[in-house]
Amino acid sequence: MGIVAAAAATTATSRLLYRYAAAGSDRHNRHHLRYYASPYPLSLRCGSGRREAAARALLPDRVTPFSYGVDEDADDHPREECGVIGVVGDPDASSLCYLGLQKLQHRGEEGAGIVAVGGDGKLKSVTGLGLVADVFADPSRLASLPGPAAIGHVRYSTAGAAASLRNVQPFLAGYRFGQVAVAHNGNLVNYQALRNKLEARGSIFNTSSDTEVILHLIATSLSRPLLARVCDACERLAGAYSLLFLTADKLFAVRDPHGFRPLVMGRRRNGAVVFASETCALDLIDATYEREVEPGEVVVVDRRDMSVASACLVPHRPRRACVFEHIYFSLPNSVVFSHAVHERRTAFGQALAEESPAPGADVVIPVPDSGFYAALGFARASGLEFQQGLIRWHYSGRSFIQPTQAIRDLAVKLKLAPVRGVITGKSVVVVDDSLVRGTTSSKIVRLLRDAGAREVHMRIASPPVVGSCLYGIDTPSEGELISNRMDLDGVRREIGSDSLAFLSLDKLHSIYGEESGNYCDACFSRKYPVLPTLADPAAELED
Ligand SMILES: O=P(O)(O)OC[C@H]1O[C@H](OP(=O)(O)OP(=O)(O)O)[C@H](O)[C@@H]1O
Ligand SMILES: NC(=O)CC[C@H](N)C(=O)O
Ligand code: SF4
Ligand SMILES: [Mg+2]
Repeated sequence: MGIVAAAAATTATSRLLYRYAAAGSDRHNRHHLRYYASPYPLSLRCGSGRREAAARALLPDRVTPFSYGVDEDADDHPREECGVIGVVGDPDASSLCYLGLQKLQHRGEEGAGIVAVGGDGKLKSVTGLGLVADVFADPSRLASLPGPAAIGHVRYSTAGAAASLRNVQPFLAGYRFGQVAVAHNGNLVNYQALRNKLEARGSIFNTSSDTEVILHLIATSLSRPLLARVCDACERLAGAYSLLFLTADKLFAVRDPHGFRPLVMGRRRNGAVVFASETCALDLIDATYEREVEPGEVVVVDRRDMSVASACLVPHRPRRACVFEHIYFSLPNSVVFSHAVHERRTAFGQALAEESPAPGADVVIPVPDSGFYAALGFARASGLEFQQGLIRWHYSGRSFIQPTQAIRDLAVKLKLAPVRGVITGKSVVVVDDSLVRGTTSSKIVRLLRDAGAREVHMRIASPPVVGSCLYGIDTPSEGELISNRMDLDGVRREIGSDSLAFLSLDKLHSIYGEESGNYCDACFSRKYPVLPTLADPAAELED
């Protein structure tokens, strides 16, 4: 029998509460350092076929989250996820993390933090709510983090309150063999089951974040070396995790066996090793990209001799890199999953033009920011003029909590402004990377018509979003996804365009060719590579 566990994910605005429902039990079965020689599979995946079937049966319910009070302007987009950075072997490690975090700011705006190891081997932490520049506005905060190694994090919550300082990472904890800090990008789909079990055994939790269970699993592992403890802990995790751990001597970089989230490794000229979510952070701090941390790999850098070792967390599992990283989340100047993001986006736009051209249109314009390269690809493939027809104003905050609809409409104009000279009297093709709730598209169509566009043809360079993400992206609940509620013509009417087309899933796959099976596309296909697990009360009693 399973019980229904709830993993709360609350932010100040509209947030999700997934009803996780699946089954699973795990065994204490630890063998010291066997991971080098004889890696073996995660025991806490979807469990038996019966359990998996039960979990799948529950899926529609599970991914239909409860919604808290919705602030329609603040939370109407897929919010990004989290970003991590780690530097070891550089006297300015925390300053480099600070700069790198700024470059990763698009991945998380709710909170930021850095943990550094000082010359005395003690780990120190500075965390705060808000943007990186705000958290470290007081120079003494960064100055309090001297030392040769540091890790940093920017957060968009998937589990645990957004507005809580306690949930801001990196988390720093002490266990009987020393201090350890962790920074996590991803989301654990068995977090609540693990937490229930740990709490039943007496663990006391300090946060409401899924990430904290990892520290508890490390502390309670029966293995001795930390590498074995990290492997023990990860063996019990299900879902998405790109992790950085820092101790007095070492930095560990870990990626889950499916490789949902990116994690890359680079090196500075002075030999310092850098890990980051995206290569744009490496570029900023003059680190040369070396390689991805492979799915299921643990890379360990020892700051005392700068030796780098690699271990296999689990044997081969199918890769399931998040295709949305290419579509929307990552910066276009990053290389993610070994692909230049801007090239992928241009290819999506080209493919969209092949599949759904807009004959007779006068001009192609992008929806800034992330629709830029897809629109460029669309214009190239269709031989239409490419123009910047919408200007994005970057000083507006994400949320407009305004008293009336009239004021809210004005606030929308503050963020996006049409360039009349490009639009008036024209048949305009507007290309965006994705359409989620449809809020952006509706507003843009209205703006363009008000600016005198003769026709507005909306083209979306990804398939319709019909599933919520379980792996580290805070997407709206399924009920709020417009393509779940309406067919194509319904969506077109709702946003008010003359025509509307999405890139088909088949076409998206064809762009990746043989590689396409290596990507997660669950938000388009609802084929979830890892299903959530339920706490199993019987197993808890055995424990
Ligand atoms: O259908 P919706 O619910 O409106 O969500 C989709 C929109 O949200 C994203 O843009 P966003 O403005 O968040 O960021 P960007 O500047 O990176 O494009 C995405 O690029 C779409 O434009
Ligand atoms: N988006 C993320 O990667 C979030 C990490 C973690 N699950 C949290 O909520 O803090
Ligand atoms: S469900 Fe969508 S956003 Fe989430 S990991 Fe899969 S492709 Fe990425
Ligand atoms: Mg956008």
